Amino acid sequence: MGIVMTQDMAEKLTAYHTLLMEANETMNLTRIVDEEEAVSRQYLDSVPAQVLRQIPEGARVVDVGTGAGLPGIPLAILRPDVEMTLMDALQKRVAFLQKTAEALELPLRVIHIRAEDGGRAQEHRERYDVAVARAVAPMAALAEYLLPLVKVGGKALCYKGPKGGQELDAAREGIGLLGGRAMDILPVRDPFFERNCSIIVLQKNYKTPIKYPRNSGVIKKSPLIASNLRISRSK
Ligand SMILES: C[S@@+](CC[C@H](N)C(=O)[O-])C[C@H]1O[C@@H](n2cnc3c(N)ncnc32)[C@H](O)[C@@H]1O
Repeated sequence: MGIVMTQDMAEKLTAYHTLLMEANETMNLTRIVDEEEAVSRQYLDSVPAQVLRQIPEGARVVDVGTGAGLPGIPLAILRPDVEMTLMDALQKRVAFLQKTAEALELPLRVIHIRAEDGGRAQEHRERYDVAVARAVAPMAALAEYLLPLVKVGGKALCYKGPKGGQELDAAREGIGLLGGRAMDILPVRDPFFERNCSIIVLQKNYKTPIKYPRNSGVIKKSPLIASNLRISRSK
């Protein structure tokens, strides 16, 4: 899907930047305050064509660990056809996002919840066509946060840095246990740091077994990576 940036979209992105910088004076939402750096490292990085193409028309999308609204707010601005939900574990960020959504007249939902609690809640489990996350967790933990939220036939788009492929290799088996499969590693260029990053696309092929997601402490302490799975099988 090709996107034409309309004047309304450009104005909304500018207004988002202004609101973020204002709130940041009291709230510590982002370390990136230079406008040019924010546009390149935050806003454009949130909406690469590789991601926009992966999101079907009218999809229900959830941005997990959205923080100050990335990538969810730029995505919602550039893709007004999608039904966007933003989730974050931190209440102060959620309050900022709710005000921002109202000010920009973006019809999105903002929810204060941990991803793993959302993944167990009937209203969120297997309810989304696409889950996205940027800078939230290593691949295995991220898969356990995202895949339970995705419908069978849907996908998770994981924004990853230069080591995405390595993280994925360790997490492949765990992704299978969650009902998913790695479909693609889409290369994206980070122009600010001049490095090659990736969007890892996970396809959800089967329902996630009810025992996943596990609780937060277990996901962090014992992520579904190959070495941990070998240990648990040998016990
Ligand atoms: C480093 S920030 C990244 C924020 C944003 N995605 C970005 O790219 O700038 C990580 C965010 O994920 C949230 N987070 C971490 N673990 C989470 C979880 N299990 N459920 C929901 N939010 C989580 C944190 O509260 C924080 O806002």
